[in-house]
Amino acid sequence: MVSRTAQSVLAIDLGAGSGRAVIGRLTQGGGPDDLRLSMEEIHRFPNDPVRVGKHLHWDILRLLHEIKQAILKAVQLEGDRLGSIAIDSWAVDFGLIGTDGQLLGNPYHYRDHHTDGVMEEVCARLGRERIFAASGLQFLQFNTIYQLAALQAQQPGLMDRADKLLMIPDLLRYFLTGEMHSEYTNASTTQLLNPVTRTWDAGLLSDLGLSPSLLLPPQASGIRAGTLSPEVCAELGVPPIPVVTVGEHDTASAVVAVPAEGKDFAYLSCGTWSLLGTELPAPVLTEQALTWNFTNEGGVQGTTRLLKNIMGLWLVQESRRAWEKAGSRLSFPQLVQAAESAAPFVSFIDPDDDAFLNPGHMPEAIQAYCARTGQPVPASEGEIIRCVLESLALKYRFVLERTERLTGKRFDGLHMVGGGIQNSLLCRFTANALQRPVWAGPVEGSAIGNIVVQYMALGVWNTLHEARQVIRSSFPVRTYSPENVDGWAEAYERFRGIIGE
Ligand SMILES: C[C@H](O)[C@H](O)[C@@H](O)C(=O)CO
Repeated sequence: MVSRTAQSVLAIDLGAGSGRAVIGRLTQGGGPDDLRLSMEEIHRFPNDPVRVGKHLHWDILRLLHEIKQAILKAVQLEGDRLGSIAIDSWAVDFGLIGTDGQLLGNPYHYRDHHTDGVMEEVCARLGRERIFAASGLQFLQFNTIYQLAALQAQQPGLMDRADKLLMIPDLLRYFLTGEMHSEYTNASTTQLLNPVTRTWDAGLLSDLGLSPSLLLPPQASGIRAGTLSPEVCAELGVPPIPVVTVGEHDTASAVVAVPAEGKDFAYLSCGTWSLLGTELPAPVLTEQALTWNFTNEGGVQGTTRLLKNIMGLWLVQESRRAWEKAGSRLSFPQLVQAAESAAPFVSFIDPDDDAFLNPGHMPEAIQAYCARTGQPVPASEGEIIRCVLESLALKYRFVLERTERLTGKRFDGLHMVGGGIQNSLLCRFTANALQRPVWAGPVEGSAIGNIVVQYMALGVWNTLHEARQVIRSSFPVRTYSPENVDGWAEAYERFRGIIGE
């Protein structure tokens, strides 16, 4: 029998652009309680959505194939040391399962336009106050609730045949184990789950005409949710490794990995999306939280993630994709370099303007925003990326200050985790805009949070506090201190004027 700390775990972390498989291991440091966490990426793969006619879908079977390749590699590397497997991914999207246990079609991508106008219709019917009181969630058109309402209206036959709804990690885990379970943190992103009772809101479901039997009871993270099925074991030639639930909403796992010391801290999970907020023992369901469109997503160990979605590096990713189509070959680091040498504080955008959710051509959408707000229109790649990064940093300040007003707390600085922290210009701009220190690290936030909760399920740690101590001593954190304070303070006033706040 391999001891708990000698076991390794396999974390599958699926982002909107790519997926990675990471082995987590524990090593004994100097003292008896001095554990060190290490991780090794063993498989990385693209997560390319597929357009079918007018609609955008996830290639879910391709993701399953890649996960199986990762399991093969992990077993080859770790043998019987491999104690468990767990999956985390982006939120809100799901697959529908028929009464025969089969998937009823490829999941929609949350940026697909089938939800255009649906949120407004549902809110007019049920009322934002009612929905917020029952769910505590921010209003975003791609929330699961509006995707289901869209399917009810556009594909009633499909909804009639749907027996169970499984969020992306639940669905992939079902394919691996044959067991259906619904994990809590991701369930909390549907806008159908009550953050106080932590169960599906029966009143909301009935008002929406959704059968409660469509949804499985939400289960906590850190529990065993099956083992690899006999079919998968036979196909891959591997043993029936346990599959456990973790913070399956990748942002929930990223928050686990924030190396904070105290209980009061502010975080920014930075990737395709930027999620900025704090960790609380209970949701904030005030009228102000509703007015400012904050969200109370479920966290690991019964915590609440009070946060706000900010459009994030999607603005840079989509700009680069547009320029690449036009033949430009600038890499992300080259784009950041060009932004660094562009003139400062020329024009700003509200990163969360609807125009940026899924425009055909992001640079043109940014230029159009600047033109319609009467600002100089950025022309070069460097000018456009600088406008984006400065605007993101200023929006981070705006959301951090509102988080403080909603909670009555004051944060000394901001923890930044996730792939986006490799953009050191963004980290610097953020410290400058906040006029407070930024502590950047770890990069692989979601994967580390996934690994940590697997070890908690193995009994290595009981509390997030204990686990975060080991994260702090295992992964580097870079501190960015504020510079050029005056320029940014004036920029912030202009920015607020432009976003109308
Ligand atoms: C829709 C986004 O995926 C979601 O709001 C965000 O929290 C996320 O999951 C980022 O990966």
